[in-house]
Amino acid sequence: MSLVNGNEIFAEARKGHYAVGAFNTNNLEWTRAILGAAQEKGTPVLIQTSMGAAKYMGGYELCLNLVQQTIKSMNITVPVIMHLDHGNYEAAKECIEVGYNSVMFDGHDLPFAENLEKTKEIVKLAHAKGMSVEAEVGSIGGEEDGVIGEGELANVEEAKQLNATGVDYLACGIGNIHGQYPDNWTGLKFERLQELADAISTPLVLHGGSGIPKDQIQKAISMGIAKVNVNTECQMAFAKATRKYIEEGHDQNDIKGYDPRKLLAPGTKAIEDIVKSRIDWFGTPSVK
Ligand SMILES: O=C(O)C[C@@H](O)[C@H](O)C(=O)COP(=O)(O)O
Ligand SMILES: [Zn+2]
Repeated sequence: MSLVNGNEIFAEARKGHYAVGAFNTNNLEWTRAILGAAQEKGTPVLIQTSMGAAKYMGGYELCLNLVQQTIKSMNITVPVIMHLDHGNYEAAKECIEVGYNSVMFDGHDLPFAENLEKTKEIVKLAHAKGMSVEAEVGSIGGEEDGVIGEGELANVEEAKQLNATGVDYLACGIGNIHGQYPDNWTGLKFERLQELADAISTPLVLHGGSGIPKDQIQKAISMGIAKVNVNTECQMAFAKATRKYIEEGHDQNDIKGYDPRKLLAPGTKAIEDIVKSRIDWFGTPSVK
């Protein structure tokens, strides 16, 4: 199965009251772990690059080629969506040019009228090339590529206007936060999610998936969330497993202490385990 856009996959997910995971990749090992986990589960998966991660990896074209070639080398047969996560206007246009399957135009930090205008333009450009578009209404709390979101709740009227631009999925602020959740976090705001779900039939997206308790994620999915973004939990699992491996005391002169293929293996497995576990949480059905 080659790369596909997200339209049908997320529309089916919303209808079927399950979600498809959206996992950020940061390098080859991450890419292999995400794709391997989805293949083992037999489920579609969305693999995404933030602007910062794509820059770190060498650019959008390299990232797209990396995912395409890894799909080939691993004989991946499940549907895979290549997505730009939290793109600004320029990044979204570049990824459309390069040939991603899906782009998020994140205009939450712009005046709403400008966010709306630019979203319409991105939708036109992306749809002309058969690509999906995600927009964001209400900022997601926490920091993302240097932009700090206050975590405000999505305004239903603004959500309806953004939805009317023809976006294929809509990220909503419902008290979710990027990164680790503070101890005083009061949970997802389900009343607002219900208002949004009643007003909009477009698949809804939950950002900041790491750290939200399983029951809250599953409740949100039952109410209309069809895409759940996860990154921090994979990063923390990778770091913990790698540190454990190193602390086991593999001597610097011992191949286990310096061969990167050995050094990166435990962390890569840890990412794969997180992705498989979240696929189970999201109830993503196997397509095999
Ligand atoms: O951290 C990134 O670069 C990507 C995230 O913003 C992603 O869009 C997301 O929402 C995952 O959040 P997390 O699980 O809280 O890291
Ligand atoms: Zn996000």
